[in-house]
Amino acid sequence: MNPETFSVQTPASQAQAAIEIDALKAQLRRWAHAYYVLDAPSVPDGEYDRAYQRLERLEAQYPELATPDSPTQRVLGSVLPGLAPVRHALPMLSIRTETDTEASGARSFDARIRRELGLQESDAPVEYCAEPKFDGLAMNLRYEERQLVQAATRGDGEVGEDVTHNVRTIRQIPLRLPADAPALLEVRGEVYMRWADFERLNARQQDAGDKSFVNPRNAAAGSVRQLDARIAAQRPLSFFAYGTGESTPPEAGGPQWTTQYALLQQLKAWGFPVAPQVRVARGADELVAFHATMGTARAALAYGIDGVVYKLNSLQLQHRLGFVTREPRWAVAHKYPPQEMVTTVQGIDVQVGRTGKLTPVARLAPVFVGGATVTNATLHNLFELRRKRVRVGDQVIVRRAGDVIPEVVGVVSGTRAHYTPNFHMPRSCPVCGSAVVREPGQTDHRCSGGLFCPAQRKQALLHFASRKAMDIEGLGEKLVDQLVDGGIIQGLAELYALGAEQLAQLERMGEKSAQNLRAALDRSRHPSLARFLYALGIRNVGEATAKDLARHFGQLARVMQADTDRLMQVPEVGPIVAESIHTFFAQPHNREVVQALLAAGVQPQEAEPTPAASLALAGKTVVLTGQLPTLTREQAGALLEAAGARVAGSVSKKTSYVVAGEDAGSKLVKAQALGLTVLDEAGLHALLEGRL
Ligand SMILES: NC(=O)c1ccc[n+]([C@@H]2O[C@H](COP(=O)([O-])OP(=O)(O)OC[C@H]3O[C@@H](n4cnc5c(N)ncnc54)[C@H](O)[C@@H]3O)[C@@H](O)[C@H]2O)c1
Ligand SMILES: [Zn+2]
Repeated sequence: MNPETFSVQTPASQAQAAIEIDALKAQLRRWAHAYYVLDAPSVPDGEYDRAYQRLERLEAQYPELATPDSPTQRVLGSVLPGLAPVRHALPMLSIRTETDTEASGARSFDARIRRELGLQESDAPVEYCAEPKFDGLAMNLRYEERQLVQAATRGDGEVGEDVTHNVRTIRQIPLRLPADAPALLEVRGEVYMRWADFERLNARQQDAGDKSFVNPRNAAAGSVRQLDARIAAQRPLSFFAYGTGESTPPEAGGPQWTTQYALLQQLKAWGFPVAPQVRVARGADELVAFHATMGTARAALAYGIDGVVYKLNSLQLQHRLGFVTREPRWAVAHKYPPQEMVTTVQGIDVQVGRTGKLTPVARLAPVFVGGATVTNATLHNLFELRRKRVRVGDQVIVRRAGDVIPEVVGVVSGTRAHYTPNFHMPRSCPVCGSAVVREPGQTDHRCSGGLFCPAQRKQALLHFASRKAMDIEGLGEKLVDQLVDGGIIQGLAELYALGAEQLAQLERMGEKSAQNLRAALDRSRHPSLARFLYALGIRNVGEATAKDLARHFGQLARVMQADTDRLMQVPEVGPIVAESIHTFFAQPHNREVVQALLAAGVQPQEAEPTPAASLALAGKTVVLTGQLPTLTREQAGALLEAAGARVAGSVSKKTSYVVAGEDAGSKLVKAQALGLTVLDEAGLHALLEGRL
């Protein structure tokens, strides 16, 4: 489907119009079926709306071609086989969408209402109830004798689906009403899914190998229309009330409210969630302001809204205006520019992030979406790309919502005109040429060029300088930016060649701080081997592993030469960690950086290897928690490590001992629950001296 197909040009003849109308109707019916019945839209809403409006325009131009079965004349949707049909006591209608997206939408609505009410220019502004337009699905909740007896979807407006079994599981929907509610009441509102719930659900679906949903509306509709209530009960659904259907008439003691706003406040009092943004707006200006305010607030909302709805506030005047075929005359929906659009993938590029992750990015034919022109959209990783089946030349749906980076949601199916080869991740980093690796079980591809790769340079420098690594005080983010962006240094080793004068010329660096940094650099020249290994930023090598490696091998050269088998002899080093250490040192670039550091005078303190097995606490894992009477946490840890123990941060079944001091918290509780041996400081000394 080419997005330009439904252009504004006028067909040359009535015959041509008839052909286009037929094509549009068929297309809209197909899309509506996928959307309403299968809960799996095949195109973004913007695309559907454009075709719909084109059809409306053609039918207005050639009224003789308009038929009652046209999608413009009826509410689309039908009953899913397996769900019981429900005939609505009062039809559930659609709402007319104002096509002008700018402020004029509100003004033309206000002008029409004033005209239809026969108001003069001198008459007071009309009062409206302005509400967010929630992006979910409409629900009719029927209460008899204040008990929820039935919940039904809109369906075709006349006949909906009975989904009571599922709606009962939505906690936000009251199952019974307070005593002051009328004997008969139908509440109408929107069942929707919050963004966070939607993302969690999709992650769960993916883990279970089930299909994920395109958007929260779909996920909500698909969940509500489950045949099995147990599935719906696991789906986190929410609800906002926005109106009523049939109810006990006022003369029989039914509700007496006079405005839409009062009606909503009453529903709220009876326990229904009502959107906090609902406002009374007087005249077109206040509608325009509401539209603008909500447009700004929209990005930060926990749930999706696709526009706002303006309703005549007076229920009596609403009644006077009544309905046209499928829409009330007294309400209009004013949408926001679509956050999803269709465009073409012109290429797939690979970007390398600060941490070495390779991200495939779709290069797009420019498209205006979510209020900006988008030319690139992320495909996240190779697995996402494959799951979405994106290839160069495809028509894809692009989403840009708020400040979130634009992403490719999926391919518009059936648009691939000819064969295009599948995308493959490059074998070497497009920035530095180092090998690209992916760890087993991981989705991300990474550049293994660590220290060498310009894309990772800043991150590598910051990590190198950090407190637990080389501890170079004063080398922070701002400075690293200047050093790298200014082309002053390219690698780690060049840090040590920086003169104090050179440093003093940098922005926001006085002579004093330049000297301090210079001194910090000099101080860092004799790190422990463990710190040095950790500072290299080898993937999967944290502080603890660095210490294990240092203790086991004693010398840097031995670590660099070790193959994966040798590496796996280090306690706690498994195949994945061994592989990433080996790959790191197998890259000539990385070896060069290490050599350059040594040449620049950095000398890790080396020792004879002490194979852990020969030490008293070899193979033991100890967790420290709370405040010991005399030893600090660091001192206790150092003593334990010197005796061959591994000091871990969290308690598990594998923990050998827990050393607990004053104010020990959850770790102690967990240790006791697991039945582990808990020691105090005296117990720690006993352990170290082999008296335990
Ligand atoms: N992508 C597709 O293939 C596809 C296909 C069919 C329809 N659609 C989309 O569906 C929509 C048209 O469907 P429609 O006829 O159901 O109309 P609609 O969804 O635009 O408007 C009517 C609905 O708005 C909802 N609503 C939300 N907040 C409301 C409020 N405060 N007060 C009253 N109602 C509120 C109700 O559920 C009501 O049924 C369009 O947005 C269209 O893009 C998309
Ligand atoms: Zn690289």
